[in-house]
Amino acid sequence: MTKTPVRLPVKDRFHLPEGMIYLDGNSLGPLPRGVDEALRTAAVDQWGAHLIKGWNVDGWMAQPARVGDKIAALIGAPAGCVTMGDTLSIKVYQALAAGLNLNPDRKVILTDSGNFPSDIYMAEGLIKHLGQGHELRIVAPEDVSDAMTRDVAVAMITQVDYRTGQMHDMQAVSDAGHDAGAVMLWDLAHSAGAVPVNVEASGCAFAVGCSYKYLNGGPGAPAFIYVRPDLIPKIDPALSGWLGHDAPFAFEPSYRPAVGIERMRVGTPPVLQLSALEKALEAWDDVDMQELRLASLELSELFIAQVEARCPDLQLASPRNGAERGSQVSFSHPEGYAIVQALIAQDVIGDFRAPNIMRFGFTPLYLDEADVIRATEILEHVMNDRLWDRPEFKITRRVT
Ligand SMILES: Cc1ncc(COP(=O)(O)O)c(C=O)c1O
Ligand SMILES: Nc1c(O)cccc1C(=O)C[C@H](N)C(=O)O
Repeated sequence: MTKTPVRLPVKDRFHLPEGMIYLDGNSLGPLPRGVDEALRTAAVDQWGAHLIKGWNVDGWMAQPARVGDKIAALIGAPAGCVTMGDTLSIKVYQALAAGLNLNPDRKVILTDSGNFPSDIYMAEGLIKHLGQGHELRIVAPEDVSDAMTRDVAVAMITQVDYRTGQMHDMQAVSDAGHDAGAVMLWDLAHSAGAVPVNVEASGCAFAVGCSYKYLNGGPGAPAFIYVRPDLIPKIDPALSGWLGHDAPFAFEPSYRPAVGIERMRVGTPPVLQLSALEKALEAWDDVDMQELRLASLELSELFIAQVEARCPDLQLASPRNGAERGSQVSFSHPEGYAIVQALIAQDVIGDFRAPNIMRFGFTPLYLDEADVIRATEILEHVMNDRLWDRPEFKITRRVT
């Protein structure tokens, strides 16, 4: 049943600390209302009351498929092609290994220099482990389509650059990859819940992503993996854990992959995290992704105009053209770290990425124009009064 699209924002669906302007939903989304109760139910009423019976009576074993279908709806995938579990780094490894198997005569993994380091590290680790002479070829983001040569086995592309917010045209890059015979693997960490995505139309073989950013699943929420339906039976999983087995509870002596997308599961699902995520995803039930995108562009453009008018020392580090940007805006400044710390001290939460990038995420579910204007007024104050120029803001021992 399709619901009438809701008008954005829907701030009342989230716990947002009073007075805080949260521009970091591109790294960790806020707590959706009802998730605390869902966690309590999963812990007390299910785990506490049912113990081991929960796997059956509370549907824990089917959670990865159930939640996977909800995410499928947000990324343009058919039901039954997405499963949940592990971290995104693990899902990148699985998809990459499977992609190389689908293109055994080729030795190149193509990616770009804007990719998130963990994706690159996982590729390096896989290449070393395989020991078959694969090459990791890293090109500039703008050269990705031209770099789709006929030796590329897998093109592993993160759609939205975590630093600059630069967004690849998924369809155009996928078409270039497919024309060259490459297997396409998309990392949607900064796309899912941020921009409209249509993995099915792109024809890509694999898509992976995390659920703790725009999808608001909470810290440590599990990753998702999509495999194109016709390819699922051909995948020979590199991480052949028991819950990817066709009959896990037959405890057979040897691995046989499950028939469907379950073969991309590895081990025990993170039930509490999935319970939180399942509830969190309800916030999306009546959200139209095209409207979300329009709202995101409006907020982002307002932010850019206001910052450029108020803070001439800050340089836009994101594409100016909205069509080439995800749902974040970055500015650069040599003192970017200290400026972000000074902003955080004023309850405007952005973040910093080395060497000089200040990132701000725009999440139309819980941000409006007044938040954007207020954030830029505070940023202007931080810049004009050099609030950042304090020893406590210069300490660079940090975890995020
Ligand atoms: C594009 C991208 N890939 C991979 C990761 C790593 O994800 P995880 O820590 O869940 O393995 C992240 C974020 O941390 C990311 O933004
Ligand atoms: N996953 C994270 C974590 O466990 C701790 C701190 C930050 C993160 C992040 O998500 C980083 C993020 N991928 C980024 O775009 O920088």
